Order: sequence, then C-alpha cells, then structure tokens
Amino acid sequence: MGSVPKPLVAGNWKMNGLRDSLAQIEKVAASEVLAACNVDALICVPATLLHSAAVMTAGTPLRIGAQDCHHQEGGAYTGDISASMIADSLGSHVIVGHSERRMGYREDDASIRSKTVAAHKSGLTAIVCIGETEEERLGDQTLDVLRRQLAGSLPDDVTAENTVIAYEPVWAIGTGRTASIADIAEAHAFIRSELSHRYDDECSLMRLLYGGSVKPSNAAEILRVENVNGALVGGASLVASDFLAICSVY
Ligand SMILES: O=C[C@H](O)COP(=O)(O)O
Repeated sequence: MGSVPKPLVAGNWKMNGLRDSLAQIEKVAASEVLAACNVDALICVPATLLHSAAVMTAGTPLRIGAQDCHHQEGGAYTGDISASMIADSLGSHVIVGHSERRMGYREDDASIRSKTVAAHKSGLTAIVCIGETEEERLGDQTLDVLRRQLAGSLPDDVTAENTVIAYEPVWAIGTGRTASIADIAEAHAFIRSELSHRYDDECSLMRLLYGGSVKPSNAAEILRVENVNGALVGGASLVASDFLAICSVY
C-alpha cells in the first residue's frame, strides 16, 4: 500500500481579485518560503485571471486552478466555462461542488459528479467539496450528509492523483468559526473510511483537505490532525503572506 501524496494547500479566491491582485500570485510563486515547504500549493482564481496567473507562475512551485466548470465541453451555456477551457488556459485543478454553488446555484451531487468526470477528461485534478450545514450538524446528520455527498459526487474511476476531497462545514465558511479539532478528526476519519470501502487501497489515500476559516493562527493545529492532508483556504488566501504562513506549516 502506498502513502498519501504530498499535502496540498489550495487557495480559493472566490469572486475576488482584479488584475492588480496578480501581484499577490507573483509574491507567492517567487517566495523562498514556498520553495522550502514540503507542500503542493495551488490558488484557484476567478476565470478572468486564470490564463495570466498560469503564465506568470509557469516553472514555479505554485499551481493555478479554477473554481467551477460546466460538465459539457462546449455549447450554448451562457456564462459557463468548460474543463477543457480551464486546461487550455493552463489551469491544473478545478474546484467542484463548493457549498456556495451547491446552495446558490442548486447544484446537486449528480451534477457535481458530471463536472468531476469532465475535469478528469480534460486532465484536471478535481477538488470535490462536501460538508454539512449548521442545521444538519445540530440534527446529528453530519456523517449521513458526508456519506451521501461522497457517494453521489464521486465517479467510480477516481484516483489519488486526479481527485482531492475538501471537507468544509458550511457554517465554518467565511464566519471565523472553525470546527473543533475533535469534529475535524471525526469527519476526516469517516471520509477516509468511506473511501476505503468503495475504492482500492491506492485510491482511498487521496488527499482530504479541511476548509472553513483556516488562517495563519489556527493552521498548525488543524493541519496536524490525522487524515487532514491540507487545507482549502478562502479569505486568508487573498494575501500572499497569510497564504504562505499556512503553507509553511509543512
Ligand atoms: O473555499 C474555501 C472555503 O469556502 C473557506 O473559506 P474561508 O477560508 O474564507 O472560510
């Protein structure tokens, strides 16, 4: 049996960043701090910055990704971008199923699964997000929700290289609240065990990221939890020094 790949710290800029924000990307990519870390680093920028950021970071340790893709390769889908467009813009990863899309655009597990398949077809690594709402947690449904989202959002042919799972409790996103260390450990152990029931040994070693108000002050404690193989970072990824401080935990 192999080992879990190198940890991944992934930034998600969401709908933030104009061209002048590329200076933050440049700082991260050129940083000696990053070069010294034993981590894969990725920033998922808005589609408008994707190609510029990818060209700027070519040959550096920083990868650039997108935040969503359509499941079709092309066609009459106004406003959407396809996985092949992301790959053509030199992006390497795409986030799918973020709770802001599950809730704001009513994306369900089946559509997230189709997007994951499309990402793989274009050679992208898919970061598949799952997580319970506060109501579901209070109703003691967290593990049922995670089981359902994993079963529905992941295709059968995922590998530890082409797929990453991000566990993000919805109530911890952008709120400054983080799940307790015990809750993170329980959720990640559960996800690992669900993967090992469905997939072979190699595949069940895919990276599991925690997301939800991760910042320099709490990153070390969270990233040390067993089965936490990195973080999906929103707000704190917008500032190069904060993102680098999180990477430097590794
Ligand atoms: O994709 C990132 C997550 O939604 C976390 O965002 P946050 O770090 O701002 O809470």
